[in-house]
Amino acid sequence: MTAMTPEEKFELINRNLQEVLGADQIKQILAQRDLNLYWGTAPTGKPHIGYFVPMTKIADFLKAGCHVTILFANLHAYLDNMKAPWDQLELRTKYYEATIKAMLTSIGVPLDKLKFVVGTSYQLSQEYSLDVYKMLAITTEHDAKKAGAEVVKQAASPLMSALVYPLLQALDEEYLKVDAQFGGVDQRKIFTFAEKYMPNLGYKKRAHLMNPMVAGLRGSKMSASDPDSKVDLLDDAKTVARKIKKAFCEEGNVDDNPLLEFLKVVVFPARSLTDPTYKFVVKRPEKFGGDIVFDSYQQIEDAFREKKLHPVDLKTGTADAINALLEPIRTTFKDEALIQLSKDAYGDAQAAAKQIKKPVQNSAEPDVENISKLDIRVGRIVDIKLHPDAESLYVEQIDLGEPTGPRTIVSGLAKHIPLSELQNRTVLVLTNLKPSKLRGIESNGMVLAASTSDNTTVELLDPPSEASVGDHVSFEGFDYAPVPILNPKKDVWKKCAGEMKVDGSGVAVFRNVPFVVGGGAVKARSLKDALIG
Ligand SMILES: N[C@@H](Cc1ccc(O)cc1)C(=O)O
Repeated sequence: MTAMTPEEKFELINRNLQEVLGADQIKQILAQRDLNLYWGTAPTGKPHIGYFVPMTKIADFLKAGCHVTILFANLHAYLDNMKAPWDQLELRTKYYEATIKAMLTSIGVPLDKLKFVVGTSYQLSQEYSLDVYKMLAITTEHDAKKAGAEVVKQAASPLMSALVYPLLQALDEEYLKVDAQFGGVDQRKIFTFAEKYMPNLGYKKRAHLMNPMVAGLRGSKMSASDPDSKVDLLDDAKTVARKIKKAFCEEGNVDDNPLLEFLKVVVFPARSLTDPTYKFVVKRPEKFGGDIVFDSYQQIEDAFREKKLHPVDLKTGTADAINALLEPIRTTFKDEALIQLSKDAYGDAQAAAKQIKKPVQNSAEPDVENISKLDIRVGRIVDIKLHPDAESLYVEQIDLGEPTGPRTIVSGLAKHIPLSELQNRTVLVLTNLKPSKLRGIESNGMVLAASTSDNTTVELLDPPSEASVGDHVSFEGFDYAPVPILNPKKDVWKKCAGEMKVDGSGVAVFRNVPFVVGGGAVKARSLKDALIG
């Protein structure tokens, strides 16, 4: 094999990434030597197939000559609201190590080229601890909170551990002696935090590489509470096929298609690294025209856009490709010792962790006004359908700007507003209601609407045009301090809604204080003096 030029290396390092900070810095290093970088993962919940995205990039990095370290950030798993309890850290770390290695092997990555490091092996040293204190001495609470906002679970009044988490992640760059850190785009705020603060400690500013977050199969986020939205690494072939069958996959739509995305960022790059002649095959009986073969991802995308490849066929091919990736992992996990490890690390541990978490969360819910606890955000309805089992309900996919993708939300609007009026509409969503099932479909929030007291006319509340997706509503004179999930027993939403209305000029208010987002007021289209709910 001929050696790659620095430019070719950069191109491979960069492909399929969503964003790179410090590209010039990387290019300069590549002109002289190979790049050192690391990817960290906190051993919390069980890894799912979304993890193939960073794994595929790790394969690219190695191919480009990079020295890659994988960090099992066990201390971070604990600092993040004790997602892994202290006495489970070791087991979870072992479980992660086994799964991550199985995934890498499955896509043909040679493990002996990688360096594996466990966080606490150096993060408890005197030197590191002293650096943590130095970091604490120069970091503002504001910056620490902001840095962790998308990664670490933060209550209204965040735990100290949640604030320290990003500081340690920044320091890891120095202690792992890297030029760059790689992670999902959800890590972006921690990365920019590191770029800002590391030089203040006298350390180098590192480059940062970010992969896109893959959407869940329903075009919504990969959520642990909706098992069908994600494929588990140990799902059997039939389950994979069933989940893929249900995936969001609209004929001709190549912009919003979780299956194409997975083929693009995982299947093709991973397969073709080890097998340059890899082809994507859609098995079809002779009477429907026989197998279809694609040499590149682009061919699949083009065929799908031109409606020459039908969703049913794309699903069959993708399910087969995913099963091929998972088969070696299933085989590895038939091992008795690994089955036991999985039970020990996640069996009773999850129940135990919940018990530990409870008091922490309660004490983190301070005595603030109910209105401050609400998290109302601007969202856009990217997909909407009638509920299959209820004629008064719609099932929407609402983009709230979350890195995990759109959320599924069920609303009782079908008798009031035609579906066509809602597609692509920007709306306000109460995002921190406890998820609940409505006729079998889990709803992860509530779209806010105004109505006349007899409920004959219902209109959505409209955010002002200045507001963007993801922005939150605030109320002057009240803090914005949302709790992660509103306590259903306390009826927080109902109590607030009782004091909300659309006033005589059509503006949504809470006790006469307008709802403000993006610098403008929230309004109903035509209703005045109406209720909000
Ligand atoms: N923040 C990463 C884990 C991580 C922890 C420490 C690091 O140094 C790097 C990465 C995650 O969300 O999983």
